[in-house]
Amino acid sequence: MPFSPLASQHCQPRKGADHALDRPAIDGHLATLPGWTLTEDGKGIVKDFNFKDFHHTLGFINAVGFMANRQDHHPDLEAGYGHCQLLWSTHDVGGLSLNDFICAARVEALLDR
Ligand SMILES: C[C@H](O)[C@H](O)[C@H]1CNC2=NC(N)=NC(=O)C2=N1
Repeated sequence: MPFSPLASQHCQPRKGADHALDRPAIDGHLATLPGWTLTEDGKGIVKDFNFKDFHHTLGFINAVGFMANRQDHHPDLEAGYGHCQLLWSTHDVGGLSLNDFICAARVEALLDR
């Protein structure tokens, strides 16, 4: 599946409420990211990923971590033996910024084949 053009963008320092995306922008970006949903409080986006065992789960987490450090934008992670939930939210903005969607798209690109 071709991935979102967001995946070729780079995170920028985004601080302050001016960088918070409004609902139409959020919905527009979500439409390009299969499986990603808005959190109940509307301040984050989440997706669950399943893997066949711990090694594959940890490999995914390491790949996401490498990308996140390169982008200087970091997810919340919850993981178990064969699954990992990622949550993107921009703390410096108090909600969703473009950085969250860039990183979600970059995660999809990691898994693309
Ligand atoms: C100084 C540094 O760029 C900031 O603290 C970055 C680091 N990673 C971050 N990650 C996330 N998810 N939100 C942020 O606001 C954020 N800020």
